[in-house]
Amino acid sequence: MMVKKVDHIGIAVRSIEKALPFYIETLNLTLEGIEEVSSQHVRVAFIKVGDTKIELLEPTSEESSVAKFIDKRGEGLHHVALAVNNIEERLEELKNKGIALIDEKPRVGAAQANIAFLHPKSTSGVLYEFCEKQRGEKSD
Ligand SMILES: C[C@@H](C(=O)O)C(=O)SCCNC(=O)CCNC(=O)[C@H](O)C(C)(C)COP(=O)(O)OP(=O)(O)OC[C@H]1O[C@@H](n2cnc3c(N)ncnc32)[C@H](O)[C@@H]1OP(=O)(O)O
Ligand SMILES: [Co+2]
Repeated sequence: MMVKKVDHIGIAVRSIEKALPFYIETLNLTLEGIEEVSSQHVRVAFIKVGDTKIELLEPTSEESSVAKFIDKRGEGLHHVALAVNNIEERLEELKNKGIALIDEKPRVGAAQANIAFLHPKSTSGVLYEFCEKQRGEKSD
């Protein structure tokens, strides 16, 4: 099992526009880009922090798991994304070790990365995302 780094930390927000000034103006961090990921019903903003990122997640519909999260728990820390290679093999390994997977097969996430989530009931309450960048894209 090879986890390379924390790719990003996901934070659920009601509004990217309202949340961004803290990161950009107050902390002086750099916005890498904003993108809609329709398969997950979210709009995301990536902010560079050293060699990892913060991902602000704004729900785009009530179907979004982020909308449900905010309704139940309010805004805040939502998931930790770990960068891996060969994501399908990593998921198979985890499954064989008895970890509950939300996604048995990877789906397409931001920047066309392959992503899959592990169920928080198997990880002491943390929602983990595995993500594998498209070949050729730099991993920071
Ligand atoms: C764009 C992309 C990218 O980076 O490229 C993304 O990140 S997309 C990021 C947004 N997409 C996702 O999160 C997709 C994966 N997430 C999901 O499928 C869902 O949110 C689940 C994690 C399965 C939860 O959905 P479910 O309908 O079961 O909600 P629920 O409220 O009944 O929660 C079931 C149990 O999980 C816990 N739970 C729910 N959300 C949690 C979270 N973010 N962190 C830790 N625990 C969480 C609840 O407290 C509850 O625990 P108890 O049972 O103990 O009360
Ligand atoms: Co994410």
